[in-house]
Amino acid sequence: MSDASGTAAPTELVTVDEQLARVLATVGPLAPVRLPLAGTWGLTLAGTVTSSTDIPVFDNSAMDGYAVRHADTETASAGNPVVLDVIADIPAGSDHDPFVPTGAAARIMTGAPVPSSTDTIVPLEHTDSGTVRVAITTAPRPSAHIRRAGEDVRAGDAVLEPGVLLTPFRLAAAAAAGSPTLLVRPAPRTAVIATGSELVPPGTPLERGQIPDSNSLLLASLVAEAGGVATRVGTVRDDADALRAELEACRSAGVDLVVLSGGVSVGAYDVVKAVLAPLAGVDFISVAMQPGKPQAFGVLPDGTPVFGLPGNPVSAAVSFEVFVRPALLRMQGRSDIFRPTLRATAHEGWRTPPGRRQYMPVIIDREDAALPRVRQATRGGSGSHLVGGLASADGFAVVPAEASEVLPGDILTVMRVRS
Ligand SMILES: Nc1nc2c(c(=O)[nH]1)N[C@H]1C(S)=C(S)[C@@H](COP(=O)(O)OP(=O)(O)OC[C@H]3O[C@@H](n4cnc5c(N)ncnc54)[C@H](O)[C@@H]3O)O[C@H]1N2
Ligand code: MOO
Repeated sequence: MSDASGTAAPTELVTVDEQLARVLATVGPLAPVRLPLAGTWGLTLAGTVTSSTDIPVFDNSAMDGYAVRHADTETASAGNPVVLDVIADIPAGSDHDPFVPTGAAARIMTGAPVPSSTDTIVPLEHTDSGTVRVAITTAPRPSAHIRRAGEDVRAGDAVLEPGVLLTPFRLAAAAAAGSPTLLVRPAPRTAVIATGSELVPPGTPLERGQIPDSNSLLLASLVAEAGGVATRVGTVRDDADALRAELEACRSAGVDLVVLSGGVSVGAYDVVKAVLAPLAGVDFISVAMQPGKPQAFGVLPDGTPVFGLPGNPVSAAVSFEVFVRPALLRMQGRSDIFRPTLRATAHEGWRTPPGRRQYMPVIIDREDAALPRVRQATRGGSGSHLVGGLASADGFAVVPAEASEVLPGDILTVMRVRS
């Protein structure tokens, strides 16, 4: 933007919270789909899962041993065993409910239904393991080793609430509850397009002016980590027609989200700005944060949300964490869309630009301490080009916009990104 005299007008900054609110007001949950249980790991649940059965399903034995009437076994001891007739054998999966009279026992395996006529299980170790008659050498507690129907979950109870990530533990609970399918939000299909004529694939011998493209992999991996699927990943040179063609390919492929990197600033070849700024649905904004000040966000003419992240790799990483990840989780209908934070003390001091909230890549020391300690992960400070240092970052220290300096011993909020 420039004024009539041609000098740049001061750019108005929006706060991180304002920009995030704008993003979250624009993106909504994707339509839910019903999928077989086995295909839902890593997706987000869209409906409540109620149990169709008690868990455990029926009273069953917790031990390999003998089902007995407790009254028969009260006097048992090593010196004076109680001897019972073994009148049945019940493996797991058996539908048999033998009548066990006084003075008798049924051999039973772990998980098998307890005969209705018995009330106690004696583990094998407290017997002589007999198969015709069994000597019981330890008196059991009444009701010992019986896992009761419904003691974990009652039929009709909710076992999973909408909005949760489907982890292995939650899938096990859904399976035990008898759900053959789950209503889930699909993984957002996301295009990741890094722009820049200087970019070459990692490992390519570099000519003057060229650098390896690290943002494609960074952003595609972050998309996957956030539950999305990067269906188109690649680079385009700083050429408006090439970017338009790539966006058209995204439209034909029906992606749910487009994430661009680079070309959002004020440079002469800032291709994202050249292509998207004329669109009514996309805004180019300066956010009061460091790194990550120049941002583009909005919707493409077909309604697909689009992010234009700054090209500097640390800026791209921070911008993803602050804006794109919450958006991807919102698209999945996730109830908790933010990274966990912790409080930590600064081991060293550093400078921070007043008026911008700083996200400093940090290493967290002594995380198990009451107050962990953080130090800068990127040698040389918060430079948004210091991608090498990102490798050791455990998170980002969030320094308030009002601060101009972090002093050793200051207490900071840290966004935890690596676990
Ligand atoms: N005159 C001004 N110049 C700049 C300003 C400004 O306000 N006025 N803002 C600076 C800030 S802050 C940032 S952040 C960058 C953002 O620029 P762009 O989004 O236009 O990004 P590029 O210019 O394309 O690239 C910046 C930097 O990052 C490298 N890069 C880009 N893509 C990748 C990639 N895929 N992998 C690895 N590295 C990448 C690129 O080579 C540049 O070095 O603008 C400042 N300038
Ligand atoms: O806003 Mo830029 O992302 O600081 O380098």
